Amino acid sequence: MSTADTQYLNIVENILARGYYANNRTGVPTYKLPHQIMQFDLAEEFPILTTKFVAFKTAVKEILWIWQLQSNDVRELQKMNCHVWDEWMRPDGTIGKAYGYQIRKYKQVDKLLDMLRNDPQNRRMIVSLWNIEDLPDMALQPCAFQTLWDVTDGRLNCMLIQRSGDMGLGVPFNMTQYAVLIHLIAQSVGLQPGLFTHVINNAHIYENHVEALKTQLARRGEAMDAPKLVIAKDITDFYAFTPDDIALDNYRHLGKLPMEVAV
Ligand SMILES: Nc1nc(=O)c2c([nH]1)NC[C@@H]1CN(c3ccc(C(=O)N[C@@H](CCC(=O)O)C(=O)O)cc3)CN21
Ligand SMILES: O=c1ccn([C@H]2C[C@H](O)[C@@H](COP(=O)(O)O)O2)c(=O)[nH]1
Repeated sequence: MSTADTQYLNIVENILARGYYANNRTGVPTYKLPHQIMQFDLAEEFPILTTKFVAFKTAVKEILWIWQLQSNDVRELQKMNCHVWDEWMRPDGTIGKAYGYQIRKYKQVDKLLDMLRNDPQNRRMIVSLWNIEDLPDMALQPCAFQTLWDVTDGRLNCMLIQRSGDMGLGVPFNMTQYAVLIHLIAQSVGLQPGLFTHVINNAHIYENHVEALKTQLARRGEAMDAPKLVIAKDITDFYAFTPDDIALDNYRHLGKLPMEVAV
């Protein structure tokens, strides 16, 4: 059985049992717990939920939009038939100086790839989307805003810091898409994927997601083995991967659980 389901559903169960009820910016109240952590050994398992269907290709397109295209233009994402950012699009078609904009602005991915290849024991390998000066100019301030990278024993390890995690919609995407990202970066620099540690500062469940997540909890006993991630083997240029080069082998799951996104 997939440990992604176990770790994720343990957090969901804890929030439902002991979460603090509070309102927030969106007006849809949440149950929340601070400092929730998941950790996956990517050599052992690809983390994706099986207790519900996760839109894998959509999640992959979003992470490539941010890290590879380094774009803030929602229309680029729409061209790939991905609509998860539609609600935050400004009249100019962008999300302002958020996400991909901050990677491009400082060539953060190029610098990361260069350090991983040429100075892997560097302890300053951080990609941060949190730019204090530009925060007022973002349609949404980045949630999964920082990654810290480490190379140990030929393995690429990554810690993702997420300030705010929507357990129903955002987190299932984030855990899977950052796992894909680590695999892609590892393959690009000739390392094996290692630990992926996912830290969520404010882990919350929107009130209108509670029923769907209870349904998912009830499926726990039927969780299945994780699928295998299959990436085109010949590609070592991070910028050359396309969504078609990234697939899941044998993704079995227990079906969709639609939830409404709080804007
Ligand atoms: N409240 C909130 N939660 C989020 O997770 C979130 C935001 N806002 N704002 C920015 C992005 C947009 N995100 C989203 C938005 C929608 C889905 C969503 O509707 N997912 C569906 C499938 C979508 C599809 O198939 O294309 C799902 O069932 O997971 C997921 C992530 C994540 N982020
Ligand atoms: O990658 C993402 C992006 C967004 N979210 C969620 C977390 C919150 O529910 C909202 C953002 O609202 P804030 O008031 O700015 O925290 O979006 C996510 O989980 N993952």
